[in-house]
Amino acid sequence: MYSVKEIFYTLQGEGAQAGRPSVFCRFTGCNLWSGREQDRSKAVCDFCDTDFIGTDGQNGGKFATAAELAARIASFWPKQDSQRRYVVCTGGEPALQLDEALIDALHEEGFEIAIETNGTKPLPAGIDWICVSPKADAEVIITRGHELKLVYPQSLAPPERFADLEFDNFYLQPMDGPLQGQYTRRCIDYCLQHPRWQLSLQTHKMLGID
Ligand SMILES: C[S@@+](CC[C@H](N)C(=O)[O-])C[C@H]1O[C@@H](n2cnc3c(N)ncnc32)[C@H](O)[C@@H]1O
Ligand SMILES: Nc1nc2[nH]cc(C(=O)O)c2c(=O)[nH]1
Ligand code: SF4
Ligand SMILES: [Mg+2]
Repeated sequence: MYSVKEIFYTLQGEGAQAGRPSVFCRFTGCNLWSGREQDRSKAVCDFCDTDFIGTDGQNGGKFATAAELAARIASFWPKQDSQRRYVVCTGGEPALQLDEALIDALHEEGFEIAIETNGTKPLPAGIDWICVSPKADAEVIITRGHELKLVYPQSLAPPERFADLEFDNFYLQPMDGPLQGQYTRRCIDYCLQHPRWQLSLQTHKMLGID
């Protein structure tokens, strides 16, 4: 059984694949925050910008089998152009639910599969694009992948802590919130001084799309 908050078709807003048409599958639940505002201040991850509680979002629900969920995800891809099918598994923490059965079913439907993960849980084999976003107070066990996208700044998670991990791309993403303008400036300065790092902006928020 898979528990899904919402499924929607949009452009990937962040990181190396920004601008790419993608079906987003947002799984319910996270291991680093309950998702309830009253728990935020004592959560391991306290800056989350996402509602991932329950199955009541757009096209959310419970899916009994991998094939059923993969077929629902595929139904959002445009019928007139079946090329370059791409699904982003996110949440909440998708590693709590994404398993090999769903990987296989999504591949059967012709999708390249991406994940947005906090990197604290093991991943099933076969994911095509792994984006790890470390959180200061949580040990990262996924130490290789395609993209490391660090929300910045986190005082206990300086970029230097991650720069030697085995990722193909390193991004800083300004923490959204009241100080975002100031944090964006700090990201720019850090990237300019440490050019292994690139800037990731949350372009979907600027564009007003999902
Ligand atoms: C909501 S998370 C879900 C996936 C996974 N739990 C994770 O943290 O990577 C999706 C992405 O949004 C980022 N994010 C969450 N809150 C943010 C904020 N306030 N500002 C900028 N990025 C944020 C996360 O770090 C992650 O890269
Ligand atoms: N357009 C868009 N791009 C995204 N990239 C990562 C997202 C996420 O919440 O995981 C996200 C999202 O929610 N929307
Ligand atoms: S780990 Fe990801 S989903 Fe969980 S609270 Fe943090 S940003 Fe949100
Ligand atoms: Mg988001």
